[in-house]
Amino acid sequence: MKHESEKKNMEYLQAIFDQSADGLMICDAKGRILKLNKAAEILNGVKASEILGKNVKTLVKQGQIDRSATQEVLETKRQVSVIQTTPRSDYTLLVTGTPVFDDKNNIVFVVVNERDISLIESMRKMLAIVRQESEKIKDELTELTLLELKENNIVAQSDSMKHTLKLALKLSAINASNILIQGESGTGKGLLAKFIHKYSNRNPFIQINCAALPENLLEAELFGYEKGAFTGASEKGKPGLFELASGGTLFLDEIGEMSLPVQAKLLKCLDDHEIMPVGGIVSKKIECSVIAATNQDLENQTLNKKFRLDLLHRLNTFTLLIPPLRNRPEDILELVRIYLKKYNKKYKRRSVIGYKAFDMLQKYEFPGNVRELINIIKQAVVMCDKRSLDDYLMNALNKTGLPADKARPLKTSTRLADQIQAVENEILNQAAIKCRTTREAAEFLGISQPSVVRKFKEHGIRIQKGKEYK
Ligand SMILES: Nc1ncnc2c1ncn2[C@@H]1O[C@H](COP(=O)(O)OP(=O)(O)OP(=O)(O)O)[C@@H](O)[C@H]1O
Repeated sequence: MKHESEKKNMEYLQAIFDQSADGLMICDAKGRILKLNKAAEILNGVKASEILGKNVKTLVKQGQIDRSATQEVLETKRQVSVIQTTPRSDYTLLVTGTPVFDDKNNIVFVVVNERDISLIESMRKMLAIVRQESEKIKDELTELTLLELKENNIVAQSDSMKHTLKLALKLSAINASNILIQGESGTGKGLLAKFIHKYSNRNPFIQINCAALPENLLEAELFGYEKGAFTGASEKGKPGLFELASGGTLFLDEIGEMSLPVQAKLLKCLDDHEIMPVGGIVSKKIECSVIAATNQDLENQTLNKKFRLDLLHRLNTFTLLIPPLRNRPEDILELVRIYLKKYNKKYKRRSVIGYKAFDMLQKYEFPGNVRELINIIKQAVVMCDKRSLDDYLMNALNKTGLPADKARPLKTSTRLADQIQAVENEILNQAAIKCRTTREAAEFLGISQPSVVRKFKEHGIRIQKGKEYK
């Protein structure tokens, strides 16, 4: 009876061995192949008669398999799994070798099972290719958008500007809020804010220059007011820009100029996502992305107690830096090209710029950055009678240009800050004499009008021809 059941068990084991879809193989302690099933023959592309009794080392040497799990089991005395390719059958196999020990802990057999993972492997390779392709498409998309920038006349030839624009695109894609754009005056902060907004697919874009309004008016503009909130307020009250920007972007330009009380109110609004109109008692929910820009060192401003540190931390969840134009001369040629084309078209001229003037432009410091470059080109196109703008430009740059290597030394103090202050004072005075309005002065100096107002205030200078500046 016992004999009968043993016989049955042997039959079962034989059936498992023969019919297993996995390849099965048994090797002895020297690595010689003692037995293999049909699936192993198919998977390895061999006949049992060809390899029975052969050592796995020999098979590796003859190139019939690229590596042997059995060999590694015998070396390490533990279970080993390897990925093995079989040149004869072109399968990729997951091969697991398991040692069988005797009482004295010596290996007597190695049981090997082999599973075809060619499909998984080819899917894995396919996935890697698809991933690579999608990365490429993503990159191409970014490049495409950068090309689109060209169509929109946004210049980004330099790596630093490309990097900034790529980051900006990423922020647009995730509809990020609380973005702080830092850069000197005229570097393109306003342009970048509009760019981020454009690709975020949200609307509207509302912009305010925090330097252009006195404290009370700025507060009323930003948060709105209820009827009769103050003398002169409209009968019906007025919605604030935060409310008007709902669903879109509110761009707070020159944020560094905001007074401390308005900063406190702004902080609360960003924290609570709601606003309290001036003279109001009920707050209103707001939902808009906020982009702020500054040409000031806000960290420094916090040390001087002119800017709240908590507001800075709230605003600069993401920071984008636009480098000054003098640090990215690669952009100058393209900027000159597009603005020369623009003003030639506008003023029906056919002006050209040669390499000498261009060379000089490339060496120029551009304290007013891109805005100054635009003004230089515009002035030259309008004022120069000759077709070639070279002489005019070289003359103009020599006279007022102060290229980096030709900055005028000052006589009095040797402190750099004093010297800069004195040069600034001299230039501002020239503008105050020549221009009738701060707008004109902004054009003349190649900086924004609010910057002119601020700088005139700092230096105690007044427009002399007109009566605009108080
Ligand atoms: N990369 C650029 N490509 C083309 N034009 C540019 C670029 N950067 C700036 N400009 C142009 O330069 C001018 C000044 O840009 P913008 O007003 O955005 O500067 P800003 O940094 O916001 O200045 P401010 O700090 O004085 O407000 C604009 O006419 C703008 O279109």
